[in-house]
Amino acid sequence: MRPSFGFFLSFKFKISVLVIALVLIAGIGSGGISLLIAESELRQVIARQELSLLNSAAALIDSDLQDKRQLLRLLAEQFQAHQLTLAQVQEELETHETLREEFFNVSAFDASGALIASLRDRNAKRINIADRKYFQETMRLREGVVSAPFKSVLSGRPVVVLTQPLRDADGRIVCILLGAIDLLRPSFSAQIDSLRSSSDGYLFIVTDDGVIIHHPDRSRLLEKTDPEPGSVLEAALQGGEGWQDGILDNDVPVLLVHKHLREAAWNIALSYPMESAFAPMRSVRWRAFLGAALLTGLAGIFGWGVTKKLLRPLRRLHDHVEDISAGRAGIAVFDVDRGDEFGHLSRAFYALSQRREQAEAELHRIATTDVLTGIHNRRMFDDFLPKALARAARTGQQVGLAFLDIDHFKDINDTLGHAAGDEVLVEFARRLTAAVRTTDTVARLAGDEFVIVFEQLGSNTEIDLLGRKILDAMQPPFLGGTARLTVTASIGIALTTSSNVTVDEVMRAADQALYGVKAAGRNGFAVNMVGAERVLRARIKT
Ligand SMILES: Nc1nc2c(ncn2[C@@H]2O[C@H](COP(=O)(O)OP(=O)(O)OP(=O)(O)O)[C@@H](O)[C@H]2O)c(=O)[nH]1
Repeated sequence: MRPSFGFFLSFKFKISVLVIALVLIAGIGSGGISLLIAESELRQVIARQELSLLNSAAALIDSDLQDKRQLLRLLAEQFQAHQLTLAQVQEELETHETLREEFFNVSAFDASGALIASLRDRNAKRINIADRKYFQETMRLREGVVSAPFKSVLSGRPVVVLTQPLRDADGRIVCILLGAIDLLRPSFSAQIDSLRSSSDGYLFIVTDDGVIIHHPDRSRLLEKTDPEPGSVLEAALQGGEGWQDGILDNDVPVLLVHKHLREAAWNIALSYPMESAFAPMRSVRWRAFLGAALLTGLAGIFGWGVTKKLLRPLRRLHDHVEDISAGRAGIAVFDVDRGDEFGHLSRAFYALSQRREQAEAELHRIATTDVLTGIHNRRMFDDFLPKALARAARTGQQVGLAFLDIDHFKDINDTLGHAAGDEVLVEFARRLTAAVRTTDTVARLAGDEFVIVFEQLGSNTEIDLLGRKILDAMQPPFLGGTARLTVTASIGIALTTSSNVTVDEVMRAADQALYGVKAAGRNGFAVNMVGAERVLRARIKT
């Protein structure tokens, strides 16, 4: 028994799988591309949103630094206008309350870098900052600068200082004012932190040199970062504004948005974890997956239904083949009027079946025809007689079987040769066929032995007429080579109407009758009723 894989091997199953696969590929493909586009769009939207936030923060800090520098400038101008001596600077600083609000401390140093005044502590340690870069830069440029972040010697806190030179009437720098910003509590801290409303991500400020000025983790202030080449931090330190995807802090993938400040060599940056940025995409992805699964299921059902419908003609074709095999239908059922492939296939089957039927008919004809005479042969007779008897039994009509044997045929062969004998046999068959009705069946059994099956006989006398007619037909001379021959035949006829009679009984009766004619001197016929003890009639031609 074949294993029952039929369902999986079926065309319907394969087509359905194909439809599902195509829908799945199309779904995943278009869904995947859509998601990629959506992710890219979302990244742009988030980045732009965060950048606008940074712009606000940068504007705040720039404005704060500008205000502070302006304040120092005004102070310096005021000192110059009042032509204050260095000894008066401490007193004068202490009169300006706004300085305490704007700066963590304001101090003054003479042209040699020595401390001459400190707003927070007038008794502060007398330090000298001549070797500090911001001091030297201010002296060189003769204008205020923003220092690199450093740890203050006076306060011990991380600070950034703004400088402002103070000139005498001759334009010589006599003093430098320093406004310190406490990086632990910068004035802009509260403002920019409030801008960062979301709990995800954080803002930080880093100098162009990579030193952290502002960071939610205060312990990282003044830390010198060392960005790897190509990293997001390196991109942020290169100035300008923009955004990059990359890794920051403990291998966390982030979207880093950054902007350079106008008032200082600082970069403000916002680190936004990708995980949070694409949280909405996760639910979209899940829904897209569910949608694709649903679509695939529906496509499978649809594919199955459509394939089943499309293959219905093939099913019908299969049924036709089975019907024809079982004899329930003829090959004409293949001759359908369809213009599609199934129609072509069915008509091709029809043409093939027609050719096969013709070939079979030809084979049957060859198998049932006597090669020499062209009439039926023994095979045909053996097949035909039982059927004729069965038909007669059904209809109740009389059936007759005649055995014919040419008289002394051996002599013809012996005297004129086998070929002449053949000529006689062919002519004998021709005359025999012409003498009987088309409903009667003539066959050659072997040698010079012939049979006739008479069906639908009207009366007993009709068979007498037929017997005479056959003998008369042989009357004209035959040609055997060049010789003209007189050929006679002996005919034994069996008659029956009984439905119980067997083929053997009929043959025996015909044979008996023939034997009787031969015994009576040949060239005649005898009729024998099947089952009768003796031959009924014998007519010898004279
Ligand atoms: N020419 C020819 N002769 C055949 C063929 N088949 C058989 N024969 C010969 O036909 C002859 C038949 O002779 P029989 O019927 O036995 O004898 P007969 O001479 O007819 O004598 P009776 O039948 O008693 O009158 C034999 O000599 C066979 O060799 C054939 O196809 N062609």
